[in-house]
Amino acid sequence: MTEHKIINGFSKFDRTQKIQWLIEQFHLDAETQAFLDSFQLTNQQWQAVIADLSENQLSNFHLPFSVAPNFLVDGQTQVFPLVTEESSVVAALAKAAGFWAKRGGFKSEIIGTQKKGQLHFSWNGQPQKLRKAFPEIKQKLLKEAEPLTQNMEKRGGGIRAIELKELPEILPNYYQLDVAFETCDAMGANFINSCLEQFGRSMKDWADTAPELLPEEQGLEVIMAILSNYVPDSRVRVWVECPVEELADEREEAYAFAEKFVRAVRIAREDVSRAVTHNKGIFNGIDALAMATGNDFRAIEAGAHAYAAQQGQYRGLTEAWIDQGKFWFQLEIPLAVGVVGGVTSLHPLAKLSMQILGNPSAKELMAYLAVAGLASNWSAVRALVTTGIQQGHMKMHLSNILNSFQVSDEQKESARLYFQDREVSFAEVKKFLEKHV
Ligand SMILES: CC(C)(COP(=O)([O-])OP(=O)([O-])OC[C@H]1O[C@@H](n2cnc3c(N)ncnc32)[C@H](O)[C@@H]1OP(=O)([O-])[O-])[C@@H](O)C(=O)NCCC(=O)NCCSC(=O)C[C@@](C)(O)CC(=O)[O-]
Ligand SMILES: NC(=O)C1=CN([C@@H]2O[C@H](COP(=O)(O)OP(=O)(O)OC[C@H]3O[C@@H](n4cnc5c(N)ncnc54)[C@H](O)[C@@H]3O)[C@@H](O)[C@H]2O)C=CC1
Repeated sequence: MTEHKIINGFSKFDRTQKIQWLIEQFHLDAETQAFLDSFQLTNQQWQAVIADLSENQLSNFHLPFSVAPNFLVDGQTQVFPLVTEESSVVAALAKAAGFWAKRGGFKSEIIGTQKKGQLHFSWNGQPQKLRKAFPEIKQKLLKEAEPLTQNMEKRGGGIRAIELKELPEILPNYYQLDVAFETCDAMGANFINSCLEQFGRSMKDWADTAPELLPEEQGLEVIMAILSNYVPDSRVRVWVECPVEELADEREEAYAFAEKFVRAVRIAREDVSRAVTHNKGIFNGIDALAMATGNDFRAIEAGAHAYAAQQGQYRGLTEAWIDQGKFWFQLEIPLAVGVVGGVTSLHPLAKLSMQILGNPSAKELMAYLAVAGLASNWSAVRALVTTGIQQGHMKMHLSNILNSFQVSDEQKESARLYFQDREVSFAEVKKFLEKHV
């Protein structure tokens, strides 16, 4: 391992100084500066926007910006913009979209859009005094947060409920304000956090000045004020359905496939090891669309994984069943996403993604994200219960393997032809290239 010195004030260096420091510390090639420069955008305006998204920026880390056409969602055709580093994800989404567009497409239902945040605090007083005063405190909280909430209220959002929770079983003198928010077209993190921090100030003020409190009960410690990424009340359900016969050319084959698919989904509901991989396949689609639209995929993942474990066992998030000759496949998932704010309208490609999606509302984007999750899960499970995952995945992965060797376009093309009907593996590609180069 390379030993390097602890450095103070690194953040104050300019970009060139940071790169020079890195080159010295890791004995990197002198060309590293030029290498990093080559990934910077030539458009200065866009480069400045990208650089400012994060800190200590040295260069840009590129991922493909792709699209999958033919998504029919609630009767409207959509093209999904996607950003992913994994081969076969986009192909899987495109294949699922085309398949279901011929069978009625994807349907969606928004179950709720409420988000939550918490003020965590300690107060050393008689709980019944706080309980008794709480209706009045609530009015104070709402009034003092008014400068923050008035614009959101004009949009139809704001604070929906404030609940006081006494939780001595977690910590002595520990309380929470559990707050429900409506944040309209924003994911809402900043709005929620600002309201909660104001609530913290208002609660402290109450504890410092309430006449009913004894001197030893005065004062209150705010532990933290933050939104929760667990958003079960901001939830969407999406599904596909069709007569079982339409799943394959032959009736018998269609039933055999549908039943096997249902069994595979059932295994993911019941078995944790399988559930995690199954849900990873769902997030192949969701994360790719979330990234393309500049949404916070860590927030989405954290919330949905917690939801997958809400019954005390981590489960697969999709369900499939056959009922009276019809095949059903659905995903119900919590999502807190935005079409304004954050990076959504800042990143030039996220802006383009929104345009491609027809500038959706946050509710529409919730549906699209869930559709992307259901679609990627459909293709993955379909491949698993039929050909196996390697056939399609490795077919798409062939380019990556070829790119890891120094081969010409001509050699790549002949490799593609050769492997069209052969199993792809790193060893086989290497063998082919050794023979044909
Ligand atoms: C990979 C396919 C789609 C091939 O499937 P195929 O039948 O060989 O594809 P095809 O060449 O016959 O083309 C059919 C359609 O697929 C799409 N398609 C096909 N190729 C491309 C391409 N190059 N670029 C863009 N789109 C493509 C496209 O829509 C195309 O229609 P067209 O555009 O020609 O009208 C299929 O085998 C598949 O869906 N496999 C599943 C792939 C997958 O899920 N990959 C994710 C990585 S594995 C993983 O992370 C998750 C997992 C599997 O562990 C989760 C789990 O366990 O549940
Ligand atoms: N735990 C978490 O998930 C945390 C996430 N974040 C980050 O916060 C960002 C998202 O926060 P936001 O508050 O959504 O972004 P934001 O603060 O950039 O934009 C939202 C604001 O836009 C305004 N707005 C304009 N038109 C609106 C409309 N039609 N509907 C709603 N609001 C409208 C409102 O003032 C609203 O508060 C993401 O980048 C996320 O990564 C930040 C802290 C914690």
